[in-house]
Amino acid sequence: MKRLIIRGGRPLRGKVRVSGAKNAVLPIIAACLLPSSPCTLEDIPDLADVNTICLVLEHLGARVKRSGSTLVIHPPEKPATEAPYELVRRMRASFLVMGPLLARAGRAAISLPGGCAIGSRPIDLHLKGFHMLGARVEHGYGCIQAVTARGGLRGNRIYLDFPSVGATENIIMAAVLANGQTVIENAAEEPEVVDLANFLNAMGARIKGAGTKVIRITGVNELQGATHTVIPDRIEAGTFMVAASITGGDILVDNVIVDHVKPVMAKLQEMGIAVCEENGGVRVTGREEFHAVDVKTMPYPGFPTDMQAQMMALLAVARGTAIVTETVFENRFMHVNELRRMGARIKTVGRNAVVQGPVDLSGAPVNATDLRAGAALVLAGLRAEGETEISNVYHIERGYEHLVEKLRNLGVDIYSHGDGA
Ligand SMILES: CC(=O)N[C@H]1[C@@H](OP(=O)(O)OP(=O)(O)OC[C@H]2O[C@@H](n3ccc(=O)[nH]c3=O)[C@H](O)[C@@H]2O)O[C@H](CO)[C@@H](O)[C@@H]1O
Ligand SMILES: C=C(OP(=O)(O)O)C(=O)O
Repeated sequence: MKRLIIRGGRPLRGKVRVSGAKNAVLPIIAACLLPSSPCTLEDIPDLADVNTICLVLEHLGARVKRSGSTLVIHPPEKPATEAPYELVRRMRASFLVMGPLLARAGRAAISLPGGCAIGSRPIDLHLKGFHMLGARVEHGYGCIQAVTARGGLRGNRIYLDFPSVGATENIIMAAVLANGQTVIENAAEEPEVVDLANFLNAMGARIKGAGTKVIRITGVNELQGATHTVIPDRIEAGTFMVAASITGGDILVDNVIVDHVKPVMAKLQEMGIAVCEENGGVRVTGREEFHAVDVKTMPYPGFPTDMQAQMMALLAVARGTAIVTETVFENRFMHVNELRRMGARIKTVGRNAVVQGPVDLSGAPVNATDLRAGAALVLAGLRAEGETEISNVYHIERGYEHLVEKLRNLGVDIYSHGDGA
């Protein structure tokens, strides 16, 4: 099994370029089922999750060609309409093909994604949306089947009980070819939703209000392929910002939309770490000492749940007591036990974690239970005295492109077990 070995204690120095955003790319690739001509996508990261969604599209009849960081996707003339468990189980975001398939083919049968290490993650809001657009949705044999009435989907007003990112994206993709107007209220405002809407609009869709709580979609008859460059990954950017902070380093995180990382920037600044905009990026200059702050995860523009684990690694070495509250997922503290094995003093009570710092972290064999938990362990390993050995690296590879190379370029002593380095 592949492992990451880190010998900690070196401050990071230099410049790192952030890759295209995983969470923007996945719905955007699913949206390539919608037009009648090919799409070209730029700055596509080389990640396990991207490969999985491409396999799903190929299974549905699309042709996908990668050359470097460019993907060209030829949509199928008549898409297949079933996505099997074998592909959906690898990655929950595979469910994002349901909206496009309903819009384009009038039916879809997708395996239920199931829960994962961070929570049960139901899809009821996606299904409520499809139902409100006039689809008949049935559940049986581990699969969701949805069929539109004759004449296709009809626009409607849909209120989401929670601003779910995936449900907002899936409903937008279903609604772009529907008859009439759809209004999504209490929609997710995440930048990845905006990027998807921009791509769809470039294909000829009529979407207004993406990035706000109310999104209005006027259905059109047909979409044409378009070229689109995905936004930079704000979570990867945030992770590198914490990497500089936790090692007392000094790095320029390049290719960042500063607005997207404001929630993380603000927390680091509040802790006493120097963070400023510089040449289209963000410079982070760590301090020997910084103090604890409370963190509460919230939908955008609140503090992102996808940065909670990384922030907890940093808080473990900050002076004082911090309370971290996870409001988005019900079970996103799997990293706590592993961070404790490295010396962190953290207690959890329900959705709160109390972190008492500062401690001297020490290297240990630890297990990446999920993507961001794995990132938190990498960060702790950068700071820890001695060697940290992280197993189940495939979780980390779902979301961080060329992580080992990028960290090495910043001066980290890191290698992937078995890569001969
Ligand atoms: C591929 C991708 O973009 N993943 C991101 C996306 O996941 P994802 O789109 O799955 O996250 P959601 O915003 O849908 O989930 C947020 C909360 O809503 C709940 N919920 C969601 C849908 C539903 O039908 N019913 C329901 O109850 C979930 O269980 C969770 O507690 O947004 C999350 C929240 O920012 C991020 O952590 C993930 O990295
Ligand atoms: C939770 C994440 O991704 P996913 O929704 O694909 O599981 C993440 O990117 O942190």
